[in-house]
Amino acid sequence: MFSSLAERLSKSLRNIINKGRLTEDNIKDTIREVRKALLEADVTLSVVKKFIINVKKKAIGHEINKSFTPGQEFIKIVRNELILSMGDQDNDLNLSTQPPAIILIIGLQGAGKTTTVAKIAKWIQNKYKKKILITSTDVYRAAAIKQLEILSSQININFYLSNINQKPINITKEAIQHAKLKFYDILLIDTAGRLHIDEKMMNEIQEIQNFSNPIETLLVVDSMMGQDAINMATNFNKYLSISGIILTKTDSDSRSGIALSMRYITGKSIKFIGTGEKITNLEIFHPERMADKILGMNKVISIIKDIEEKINKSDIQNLTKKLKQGHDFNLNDFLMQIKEMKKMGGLNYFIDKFSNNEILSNNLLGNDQNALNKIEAIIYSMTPKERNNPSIIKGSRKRRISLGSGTQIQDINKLLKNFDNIKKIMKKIKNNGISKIMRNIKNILPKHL
Ligand SMILES: Nc1nc2c(ncn2[C@@H]2O[C@H](COP(=O)(O)OP(=O)(O)OP(=O)(O)O)[C@@H](O)[C@H]2O)c(=O)[nH]1
Repeated sequence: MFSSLAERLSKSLRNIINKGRLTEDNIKDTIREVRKALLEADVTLSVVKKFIINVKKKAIGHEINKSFTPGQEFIKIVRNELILSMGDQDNDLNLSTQPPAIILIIGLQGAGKTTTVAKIAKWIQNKYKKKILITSTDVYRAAAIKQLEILSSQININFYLSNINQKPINITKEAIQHAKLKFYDILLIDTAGRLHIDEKMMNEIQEIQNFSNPIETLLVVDSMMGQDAINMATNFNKYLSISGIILTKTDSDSRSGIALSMRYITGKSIKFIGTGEKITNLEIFHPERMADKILGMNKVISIIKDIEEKINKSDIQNLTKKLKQGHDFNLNDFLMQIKEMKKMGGLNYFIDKFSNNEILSNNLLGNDQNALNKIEAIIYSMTPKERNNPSIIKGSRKRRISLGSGTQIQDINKLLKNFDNIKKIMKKIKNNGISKIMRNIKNILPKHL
């Protein structure tokens, strides 16, 4: 259904299911998967190499907790390493200074600076209820000042109007003066887009930074730039003291590896990510969430949420209880399961995710909603006796059931053939309990669930 790194790791470790420890030998293939996946996510090669060394150090000799599979243990190690590498805590803005706290926004042309200035202003206003002023020192792009003025008025934040005949440093001086006079808490300064190789422009921004002494100098980076962004950020950091990075356009198809490389190479924290064109599309950077995105686990998280929201827990608990008391799983129980599964959209979906697909490898009757309806209809056409013991269903009864349920005889055969497999899954649930299976999966999921 989806081939996430997490899934690939589990698969490549499936053959060592009963070994107690991770060893250099049994994780060889899995390490290769990690390397491949990180490179596919556009993580810089040197970063991949260092990352792999760290993961190996932590994995080799690692004892496998009895309630986890080696795949889950390994995913936990990789996930923790990703979080650690991208900063092990969430990043907020530093605003603790004598007002006005100045935030300088810099970056290449088109990176998303102007939009981001408005987004940050809105974010600060919502979170801290501060008095905020915005200004633009972009005198090179004709419409830049107007663009920010319009955005500011849309979000109800005061704008210090500059004009293209002024020097950027003079706009900065005047805006700071104005902010002091009018007791603003925060001054956000937008700057023109520039290339790090443009010495004149880099000197200009240096002068602005030296004069304004910002508490935050945030480099806005377009995440779609890929590897080039790392070079650019390193060079900007040589000219200026950068306090953090904002990755924009993370809603695009851009690969998430840039977040890992950026932090590894520049050593700077990613403070925010832009997740769309709207003013509200700005989020504090959560290393945990990005780690999940790189691992492809965000999909798993939504599956779990779905299950938790939609599944009727008391029915499942009743069934588990019944099974534990020695009750044999029958087609009536299966019918109840089908109803739950229908809410989640597809039987194989459930079986695939929660039984590791170890037992049931074939589709039952296809994996769509339709198949579930068919199974339901077949079971409804059976007598209570047949539901308790389907092995008594012979040729003539099959024909009657097929007529009654509007299905083909081969559908009934397939269902009966697979019933044994389903019973095996239920035995697994009986031994482990559905809650334990869920817990195992949850243990490798983030705390913010
Ligand atoms: N999808 C998406 N688009 C974004 C995001 N951030 C900015 N943009 C878009 O990127 C384009 C450029 O954004 P601007 O804010 O004008 O970029 P800039 O860095 O100020 O550009 P210059 O002033 O020319 O240097 C605009 O169309 C924005 O709407 C984001 O997080 N996601």
